[in-house]
Amino acid sequence: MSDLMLTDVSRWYGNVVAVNDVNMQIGPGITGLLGPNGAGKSTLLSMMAGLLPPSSGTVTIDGQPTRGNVAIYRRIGLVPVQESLYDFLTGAQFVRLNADLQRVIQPDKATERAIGLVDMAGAASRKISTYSKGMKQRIKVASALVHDPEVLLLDEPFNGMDPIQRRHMMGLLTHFAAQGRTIVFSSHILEEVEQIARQVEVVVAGRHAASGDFAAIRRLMTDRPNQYVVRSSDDRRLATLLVAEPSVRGVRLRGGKALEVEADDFGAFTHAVPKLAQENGIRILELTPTDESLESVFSYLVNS
Ligand SMILES: Nc1ncnc2c1ncn2[C@@H]1O[C@H](COP(=O)(O)OP(=O)(O)OP(=O)(O)O)[C@@H](O)[C@H]1O
Repeated sequence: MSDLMLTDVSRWYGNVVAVNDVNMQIGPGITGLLGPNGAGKSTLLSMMAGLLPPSSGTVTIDGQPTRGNVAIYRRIGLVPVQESLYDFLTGAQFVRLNADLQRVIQPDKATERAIGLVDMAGAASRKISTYSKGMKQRIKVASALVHDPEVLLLDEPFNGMDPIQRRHMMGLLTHFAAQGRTIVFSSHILEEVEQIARQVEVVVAGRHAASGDFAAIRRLMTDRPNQYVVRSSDDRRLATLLVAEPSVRGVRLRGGKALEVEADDFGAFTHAVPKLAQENGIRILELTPTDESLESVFSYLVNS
């Protein structure tokens, strides 16, 4: 059981602040590090792994700094985002390489075990250049697991995977978490995080924007005001009806062709619109949220 702790951690590159005064405590189970591109997720993972020194603050595992600490490196496995592997090696050679680097006592046995864990025994003697994206990700995970680390850090592990590969990887991570390991993975896709993470840490523009279980993060999102475009057979009448709805904050006619509606209770609003329309003989032609993108969710979380 390992606790990963970030205390007042910042990292800058020249005058780019990649990570800005982040405090986080991460325990066993799966934690999703969620944020848009460039938010600082890779930088955070590199600092957690002890590969990159923080410009200020400390990263510890069970109270011991991760940076420059060989004993701690043995307890961490990192799956980097980079696609480029040693394509000329077989899967088994690639995993074995890390077993040797980590000075694993029985490297052959450990290599075989790690390859078995990710279900790659059948392809282990093939060159990595012949692997699919999903297989490459799995062999990277095997390499990161070869020294049996308690902490597994994965940078965008689902990138480019098809739904079957993704499900397989999610199953693996869930399995590792059930063994008591501390798993942290980064993603910019909310649904990925929702499916397997027990805990979610949201990072935006280098700042720690929100933290909690998925339900808490989701509540933050759905309780915020949402914008919608509504088109109907009678926009003017629908506007009058909507204004009286408790969930609706404001209605505007957009160029006489559609309504722009701001509502602050997603569930109530999306129930009210079809009900009102039906009761008043109005046909709804379109109901589209305009600000559903992750970025708008993040900017809301950060600014609130
Ligand atoms: N070596 C570097 N030199 C200069 N700037 C860097 C370096 N590495 C990262 N950055 C900058 O730091 C910020 C955070 O980058 P980081 O890669 O950690 O974000 P990320 O959330 O992992 O994004 P992505 O998903 O796009 O990789 C970005 O503005 C990035 O341009």
